[in-house]
Amino acid sequence: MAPSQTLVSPDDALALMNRNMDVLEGAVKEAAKQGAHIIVTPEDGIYGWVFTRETIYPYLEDIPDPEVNWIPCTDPTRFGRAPVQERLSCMARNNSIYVVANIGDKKPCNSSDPKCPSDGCYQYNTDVVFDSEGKLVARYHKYNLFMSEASYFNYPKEPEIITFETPFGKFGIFTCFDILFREPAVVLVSELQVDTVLFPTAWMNVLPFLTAVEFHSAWAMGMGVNFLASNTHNTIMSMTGSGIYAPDGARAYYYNMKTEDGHLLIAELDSHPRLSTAFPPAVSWSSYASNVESCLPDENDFSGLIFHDQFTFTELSKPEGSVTVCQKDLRCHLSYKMAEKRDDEVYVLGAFDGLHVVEGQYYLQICTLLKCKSTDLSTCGQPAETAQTKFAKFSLSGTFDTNYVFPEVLYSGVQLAPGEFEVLSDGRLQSKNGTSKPVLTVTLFGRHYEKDLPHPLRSFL
Ligand SMILES: NC(=O)CCCC[C@@H]1SC[C@@H]2NC(=O)N[C@@H]21
Repeated sequence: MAPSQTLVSPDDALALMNRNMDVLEGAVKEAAKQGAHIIVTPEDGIYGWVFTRETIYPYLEDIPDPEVNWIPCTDPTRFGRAPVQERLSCMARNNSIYVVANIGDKKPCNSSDPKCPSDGCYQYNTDVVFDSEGKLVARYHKYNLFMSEASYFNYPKEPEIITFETPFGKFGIFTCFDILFREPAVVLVSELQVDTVLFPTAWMNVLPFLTAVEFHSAWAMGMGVNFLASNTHNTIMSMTGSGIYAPDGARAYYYNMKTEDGHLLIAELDSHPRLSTAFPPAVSWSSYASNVESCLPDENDFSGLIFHDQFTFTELSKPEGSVTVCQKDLRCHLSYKMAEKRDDEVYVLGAFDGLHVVEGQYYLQICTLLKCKSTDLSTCGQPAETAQTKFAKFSLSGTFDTNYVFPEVLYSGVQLAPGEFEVLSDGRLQSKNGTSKPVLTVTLFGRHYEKDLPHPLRSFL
């Protein structure tokens, strides 16, 4: 992988992409050898990042609509020069495995189209899927571009809701920053009822709520869907964290900020998770918290910033008990018991109800049990990666006025807690038998899509 702000020839661009595809091909062969049906590779994994509209151009290919029934491996020149699609298609066909990859699409246009960019071409961040015979079966243009990406890729005119059927379930696909927004992510699951989401990503981790493994596993659980998240691994950019997630928790995940090693994850999932006996029941997110006592103004409450959002906090000053904290319409309730109350660690219960406005605008309702960075309360909300306090019990709930709440449990060292917690139908997120490791955060991350600004105004500031 190499960044590119200088203009290179199409041959040099292809040489770089071939080096990246050499790595991906190794993973494809190994996955197929181990019996996998489908493999997802990361966003930016082939062409890289940091471009201008001009410098990305040599990396782009015209990717046709999959309805043309095309196997690039056997008919490589049918739609012009397409060496990247040809190689991906052959990887799929030669190894009898579905291959999901992120590449760049170009669509020439002219002045008959009033929206045609001045350089005469639409350029899209695009996911493609080749089936086990190498046929192009899905093409998805990323709808929610992240920050500077919008300077070299175009927004598609409408959100594309892309699904395809396989012998092992119905699939949907979207890319990275899309996960924060309603379209196409929520539509694919709630309306199109896909079984499994494919998710190429280049995700920079942000503690305490937006590390990749934490947020992606929580989204899978909150939405009740299988989720295959393939992240770019680049520790300098805080990118690490891929996972294979089922609605009841992670089946496999990888988080490694220590070395630059990539890692192939393999796991078995239910093809139709909604039909499984393990499928979690529907949740009425505000049921429990609506029936606990309301908030009174509390002189012990204080404010603090988490990722630029102003939370209201209250300290967990006793080894066990029940606490409530409120902000605007959101009331958060926690009942807890620490395994041991330590003098050198402080935990708080926090609430946030408002519009997040940094690196995109999205409306949030969040209840969180959180370890502060130090015992100084002014550090509460700053990223903390380690903790020492285990909890014998936690039960967190809130008066959310959205159905889209994603339950996160993150242990010391940015580790997940599969099988150790559950969400009850009344909206309580609770430990089953206490925590096996010290706790960084337990969070109910709610998204209020109806209050969002229209696309694409919300995507950058
Ligand atoms: N390539 C992308 O679309 C990456 C976007 C995900 C980044 C997540 S969402 C907001 C947080 N800000 C970050 O820097 N990382 C988080």
